[in-house]
Amino acid sequence: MLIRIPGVFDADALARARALLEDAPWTDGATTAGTQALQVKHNQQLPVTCAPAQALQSMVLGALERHPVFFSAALPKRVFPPMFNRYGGAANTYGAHVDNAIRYTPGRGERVRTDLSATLFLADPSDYDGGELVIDDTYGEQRVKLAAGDLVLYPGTSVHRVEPVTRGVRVASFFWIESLVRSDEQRRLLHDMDRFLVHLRSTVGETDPGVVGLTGTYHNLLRQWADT
Ligand SMILES: O=C(O)CCC(=O)C(=O)O
Ligand SMILES: [Fe+2]
Repeated sequence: MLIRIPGVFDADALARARALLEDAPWTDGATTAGTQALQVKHNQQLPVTCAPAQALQSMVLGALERHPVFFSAALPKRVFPPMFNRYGGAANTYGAHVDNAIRYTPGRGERVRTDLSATLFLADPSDYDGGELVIDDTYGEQRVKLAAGDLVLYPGTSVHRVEPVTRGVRVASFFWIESLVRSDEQRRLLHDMDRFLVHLRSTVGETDPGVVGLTGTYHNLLRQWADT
């Protein structure tokens, strides 16, 4: 299941991010691909240790921490340090692949199981043609091209690709999340319940016995399913 999370970056954050990305030392994206993905990966990335990548990484992690919908949808246990990519010119596409199940955080070597994959779109969609993130979902193929600042979360198990960018440049942040709740289906149920509770709180109020009871049920389900 795909979840779109709007407004992870606001206009200020986008302007700062674009300025940092402009002067960044872009390199061949093939350096971090697994064996199969290597055959189809033709994009550029920022080296994780360069100053712009470090500054951008804190911006993305800070924005995620402040975003209640991200928390509710991903139930994050560990977030892989966000990376940054660019498609345009000769390096303009990433063919069909599945992300590695386990990633090791650079420097720390901590293991992150990639339950969820995420792309935070940083370029305005009117500034480039192509570049759709195409995800094989249980409901069929989903083509995703979001407004700058919006994020898509999708199951790490999905085959996905990025269509060739035929005009302009697509820049994005991409990363993975190990969730407290490994099952996509269970995580989805919890997120739906949380969304409906937010709605109920605003209509019937925080102290309504139904709201109190269902909030308890949400936490009790999370207690059953979370692997901390
Ligand atoms: O650029 C994107 O939206 C996705 C990148 C991707 O699939 C990857 O780096 O594994
Ligand atoms: Fe991928």
